[in-house]
Amino acid sequence: MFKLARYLRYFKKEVIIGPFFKLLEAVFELIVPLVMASIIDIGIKNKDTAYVLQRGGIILLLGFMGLVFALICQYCAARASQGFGTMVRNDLYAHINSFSHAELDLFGTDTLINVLTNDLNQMQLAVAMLIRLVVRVPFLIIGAIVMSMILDLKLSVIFLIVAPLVSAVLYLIMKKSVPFYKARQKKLDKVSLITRESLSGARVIRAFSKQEHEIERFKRANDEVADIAISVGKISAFLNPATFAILNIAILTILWFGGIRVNEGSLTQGEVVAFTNYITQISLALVVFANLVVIFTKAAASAARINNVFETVPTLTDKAGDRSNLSSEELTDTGLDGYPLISFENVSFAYPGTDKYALEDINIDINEGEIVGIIGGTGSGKSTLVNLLPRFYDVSKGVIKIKGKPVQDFSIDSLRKIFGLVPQKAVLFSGSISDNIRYYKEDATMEEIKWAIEIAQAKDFVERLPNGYDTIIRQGGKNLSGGQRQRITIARALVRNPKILILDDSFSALDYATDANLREALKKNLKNTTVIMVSQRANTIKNADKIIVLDDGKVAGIGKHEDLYRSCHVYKEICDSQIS
Ligand SMILES: Nc1ncnc2c1ncn2[C@@H]1O[C@H](COP(=O)(O)OP(=O)(O)OP(=O)(O)O)[C@@H](O)[C@H]1O
Repeated sequence: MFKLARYLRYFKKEVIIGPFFKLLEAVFELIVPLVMASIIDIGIKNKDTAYVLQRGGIILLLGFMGLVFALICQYCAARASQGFGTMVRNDLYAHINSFSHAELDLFGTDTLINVLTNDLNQMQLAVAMLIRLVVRVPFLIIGAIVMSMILDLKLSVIFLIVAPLVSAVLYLIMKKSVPFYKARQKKLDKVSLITRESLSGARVIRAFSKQEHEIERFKRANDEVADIAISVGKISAFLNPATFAILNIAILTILWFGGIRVNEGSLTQGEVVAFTNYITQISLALVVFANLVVIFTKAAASAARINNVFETVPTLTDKAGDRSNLSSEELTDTGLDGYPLISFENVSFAYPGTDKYALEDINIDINEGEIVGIIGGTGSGKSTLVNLLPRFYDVSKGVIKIKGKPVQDFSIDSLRKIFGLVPQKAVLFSGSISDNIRYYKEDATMEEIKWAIEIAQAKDFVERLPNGYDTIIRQGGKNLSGGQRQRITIARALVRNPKILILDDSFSALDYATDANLREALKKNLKNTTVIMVSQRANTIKNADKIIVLDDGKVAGIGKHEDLYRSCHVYKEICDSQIS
């Protein structure tokens, strides 16, 4: 929590002024019982209406000024807490964006969303409370005790019994309830996960008629959160009755002993009333204090989660200086002669947190301008292989080189500029079709966009849309078909005329004729581009200059279709299974 406190330095004014005014308000609150006492002891006793009205006016004035001071504090608290939240959220978001796939896998999307929303909201609340109540509450408790000691030292002994008693009740309740708050956060993550899964997979759920199952799954997770909340509620429910029981007994005691002291003449009636006011103030302040403990306990759990994200250092280090302003041609001009464009040298890779290699001992050379097909069964490591090229992950063993230079020696931005990547899952962003194509080249002209769209075989359908290139893409492309989405993602990767184009199973939603036309157009228009095509379909990669066959993370064969069909049984099996 303290690490995040450094953000408060931007709100020094609010952090000082806010509590100061709240303190003034508390001072006024402490004066009110004394004025009340004087009204009873002087005004009422002497039937002096003018005195009562004058003192009543003072109470009103104190109340009004207290209100103004409270509002100033509230304003400071709102400014500081919202500003704090915005700053931390921006930095956290930027930090998450520096994560490689390994860190994203480690946390999971739901945890990251919860950290950015729930946890940050919790912290914002804690900052607001820090300004509004952290100084006020102890001041009010101590102030009320001191004031009553000044009034009557002997009677104030009651406070010395009541305060520890209420504190003990609070401590016991807190001790029991705090662990539940931490557990609740974890359960909330689960609810978020299920919510996201069920909403994004709504079509699949309906297709399999699994609504009941999903409702049940959600209900179970939700019930778990509710159970925790109820358990905490049951414990916290003791708080108010217990405190008020102690408070009322204390008031009775004050009235009892206060009465005796009044009869003795060592205390006035007004002072007894002031006493009861002070004890009420102390008890209420202690209840607020208990709530503060709850808020700060939750905030501490949230701060730990936020700090955990902040402290996670991206595993991908960017050693080289950024040269992404250069063209990909210049970037790949490493000055080293005789090297293939891409080489995998004894590469093995295991996903973080797993001990099984997803790729093992891979040795591949890819030359400039080649069209390379990668084929293999599901889970054989095809996507993993292409994901290592732009350094979404770093290899566990061996090295990947671009023109003889290890990929780690490029800055990440420069390296990724060399590639045009079409991921397996067609992800589009909200905005128009042109906006989506410009995602990879902000200054792309309409001609370049049309060029990319035409090669991607998307021209016909885009131009037939009522708003053409300005058609708005909704919710990641829900208003487009799977094949249309895929073609837009292909156009997005093409718009920059990349040096190396990676198509990760990007034709899977295309019909055979479009698949063939697209390959033909790529060959005709991207003469200098090296194309790496991952596919499950033998037909798609059959005419490639080089086919790499993967089997369970290992290279089962490299060569042309005819040779592989003869020599590689894995490849033959794939081809035969698709013919039959
Ligand atoms: N993020 C990940 N974390 C852990 N293991 C992973 C991750 N992604 C993939 N794997 C594992 O790595 C292996 C290779 O997966 P990969 O996605 O590369 O296969 P693929 O050949 O592309 O499969 P498909 O054709 O089904 O897309 C699989 O066993 C998979 O379970």
